[in-house]
Amino acid sequence: MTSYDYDLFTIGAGSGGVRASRVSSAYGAKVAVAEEYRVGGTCVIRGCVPKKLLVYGAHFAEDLQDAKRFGWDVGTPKFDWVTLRDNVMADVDRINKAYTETLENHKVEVILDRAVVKGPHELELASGRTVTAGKILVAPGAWPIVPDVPGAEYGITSNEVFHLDALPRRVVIAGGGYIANEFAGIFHGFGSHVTIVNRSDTILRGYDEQIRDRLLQISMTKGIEFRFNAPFEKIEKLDDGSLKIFMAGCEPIIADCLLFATGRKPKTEGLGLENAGVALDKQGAVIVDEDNRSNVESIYAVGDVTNRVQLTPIAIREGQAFADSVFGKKPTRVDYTNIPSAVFSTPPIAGVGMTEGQARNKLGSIKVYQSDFRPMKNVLAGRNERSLYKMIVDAVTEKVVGLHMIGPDAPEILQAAAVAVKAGLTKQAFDDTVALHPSMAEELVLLR
Ligand SMILES: Cc1cc2nc3c(=O)[nH]c(=O)nc-3n(C[C@H](O)[C@H](O)[C@H](O)COP(=O)(O)OP(=O)(O)OC[C@H]3O[C@@H](n4cnc5c(N)ncnc54)[C@H](O)[C@@H]3O)c2cc1C
Ligand SMILES: NC(=O)c1ccc[n+]([C@@H]2O[C@H](COP(=O)([O-])OP(=O)(O)OC[C@H]3O[C@@H](n4cnc5c(N)ncnc54)[C@H](O)[C@@H]3O)[C@@H](O)[C@H]2O)c1
Repeated sequence: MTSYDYDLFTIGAGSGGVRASRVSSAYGAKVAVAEEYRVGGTCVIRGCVPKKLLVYGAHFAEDLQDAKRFGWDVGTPKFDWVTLRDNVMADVDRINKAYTETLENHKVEVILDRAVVKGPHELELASGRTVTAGKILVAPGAWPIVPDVPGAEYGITSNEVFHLDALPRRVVIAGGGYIANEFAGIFHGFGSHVTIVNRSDTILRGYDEQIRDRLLQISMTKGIEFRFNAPFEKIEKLDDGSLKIFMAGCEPIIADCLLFATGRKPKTEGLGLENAGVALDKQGAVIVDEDNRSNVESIYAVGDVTNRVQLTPIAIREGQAFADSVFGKKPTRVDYTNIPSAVFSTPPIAGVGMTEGQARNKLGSIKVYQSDFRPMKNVLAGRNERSLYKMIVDAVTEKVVGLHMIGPDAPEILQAAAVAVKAGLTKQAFDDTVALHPSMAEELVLLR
């Protein structure tokens, strides 16, 4: 028997790596995890958590405006970016500490250092120390993609956006996906002028078309500007520090901040995986089988680095499945069907299952039910913003195969409704459920 320093060495203490390390250790494995930045990973440190707190912060803009119609005199509200930024960062520190303590309480050795792979069982830390492990789990996440155009270095990514010294007056956001639409709502709420620049004419590819269109229409009504089919040509820095952004097909835009939200690629560059012969795909993702195992027997990978579904709950499930299967003697595979997801735009979008288009292509015969309504709070507030809920039903089995919504609290409502879709319930099961009145969610059981 070869003896190794550790049974498991995990690269990356993010959503997937933390779960896998903690659970493997609980099963009795000797585990170490290397983290080159901060324990918690993207979601906790510079993703889901601080982003959602900024969304809450920005929402006060509309709430304070609407409050007047509900009888409140709130004077002239003033927003202070530095206060919110520092409070959010303090909360991130708190969670970072809690994650570290959880790992240590589970006897996982936390090594704050960069690790690279040297062979199927060998790694090297930036400090120069070499370690060996029976199994290596690659969980380094993904990294923002920045388009290769002159002056791109003047832009920032989601890595930097949480730390801005001051609130920019004019923001250009490149991309039309999750991060672009979420930060458009955030900056607009804080009072910045926002322009989204996208190279195609579609935002949020993969979401239901009508729901995306509704977000676009609401965002434009709010004053967020869009430039479509506008690939970047160059970015220049002007004498006053502002940026002049040149795109094909439209006039240049002057802005104080350019945020690239143009996708994320697996973080495998310089990771040394070639030293062990680990196969990567064209995007640099580790190719794994259903059990998260690479082509090298001792090397596994979970989370964004595998480029399957870039969401935290999926990375966590993959980490758990790895630990259960490899150290817990409980072979487990992640079920990738009916994954609910949300865009924390203003208002938010949430969806589960097939979109109308996908269902038509796959099933042929479908029924679509929808409710297009103005939430009662918006009516009294005089806010002309309508919600849209769509239910996609298989016409043969009557099962609900998709639910898609845009409107206040859509992610909160959808999480509960996703249980019904996952369980394969029919439209009749929704109809049989008594409405909870008055709520927005009741629209789901009143669809005719
Ligand atoms: C702005 C933003 C908002 C997001 N919002 C949401 C959301 O609302 N909901 C959602 O579900 N998902 C969201 N995501 C996606 C989510 O953050 C990721 O899917 C998730 O964090 C992936 O987990 P992971 O374990 O694969 O990697 P990560 O959480 O990225 O963790 C990887 C860790 O590995 C470390 N690392 C990398 N290389 C090395 C090395 N060589 N040595 C040591 N350490 C290394 C990194 O520093 C990092 O801490 C968001 C992402 C971003 C960028
Ligand atoms: N709420 C959430 O769950 C959430 C929030 C943020 C991020 N995430 C995860 O992080 C991932 C990365 O987010 P993202 O918004 O960066 O990626 P994304 O894949 O959602 O969107 C990328 C966008 O950038 C556009 N684009 C690509 N190259 C471009 C270029 N050169 N110029 C202009 N536009 C360009 C694409 O057309 C697309 O609209 C997401 O795929 C998602 O899985 C999830």
